[in-house]
Amino acid sequence: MADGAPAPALLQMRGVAKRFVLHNQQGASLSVLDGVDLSIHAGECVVLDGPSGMGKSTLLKLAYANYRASEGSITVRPLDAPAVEITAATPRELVRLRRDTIGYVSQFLRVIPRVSALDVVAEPLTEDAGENAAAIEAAREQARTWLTRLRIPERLWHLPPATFSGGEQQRINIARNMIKPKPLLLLDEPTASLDAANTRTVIDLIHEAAARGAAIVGIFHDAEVGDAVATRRINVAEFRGQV
Ligand SMILES: Nc1ncnc2c1ncn2[C@@H]1O[C@H](COP(=O)(O)OP(=O)(O)OP(=O)(O)O)[C@@H](O)[C@H]1O
Repeated sequence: MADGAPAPALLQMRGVAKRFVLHNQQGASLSVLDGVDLSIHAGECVVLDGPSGMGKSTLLKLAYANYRASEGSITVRPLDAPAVEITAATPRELVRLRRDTIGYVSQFLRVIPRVSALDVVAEPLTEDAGENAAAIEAAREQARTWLTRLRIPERLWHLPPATFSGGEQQRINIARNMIKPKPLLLLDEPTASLDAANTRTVIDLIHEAAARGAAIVGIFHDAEVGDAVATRRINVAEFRGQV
């Protein structure tokens, strides 16, 4: 990059629209987002505001390619590779982006049957470790550190998280998404089921991620959490299409 040139955004949306086709209503179309233009840079934590149903979660799901944009361009820039246009990415490219570049924390943990909490948390690192026993043990050691920091009692570490409480599952999800530092973090109510102490820890983790240069976009119904982490706020109502 030339001296003085602005750093390219880690996430960029240009002219993005999302319409849902409602198959149970004779194919009627529900326009949720329209004309979304935004650029998120390293070190930013952009908080999405707006009333319920405005499309905040939809915007994050578009960035994670859970939903496909009806119009527009969405690019995500990996650390050491050119930006990827995710509206046109292949499934293989999306898998790689999710593995190395985009973290997504929702309120819900996708539970993997029979895999212990420790291994669920370690998995993003053990995947990269291949057959290297020392790297696998280092990944497990890091997972123990994360489980401790997020106050998961040690008696739960070797159990699958399927039966854990909502708050415990949410903390496993956070640990799993934070153990491997990714350039872009999408956070959909990451503190929704957490007590005050764990909420404070998650605020610290978000600050630490921004300090290492991650770009973060988040939804926080708890206004105090949003205020504590936001470097910028966007009201999604400004991207509202005509219903
Ligand atoms: N898969 C889908 N199919 C049809 N409609 C959907 C789908 N996903 C979201 N919607 C609709 O899009 C609108 C926006 O939903 P979204 O979950 O993005 O809102 P939100 O701003 O995150 O709301 P909240 O603050 O209540 O979580 C809602 O009217 C919702 O019903």
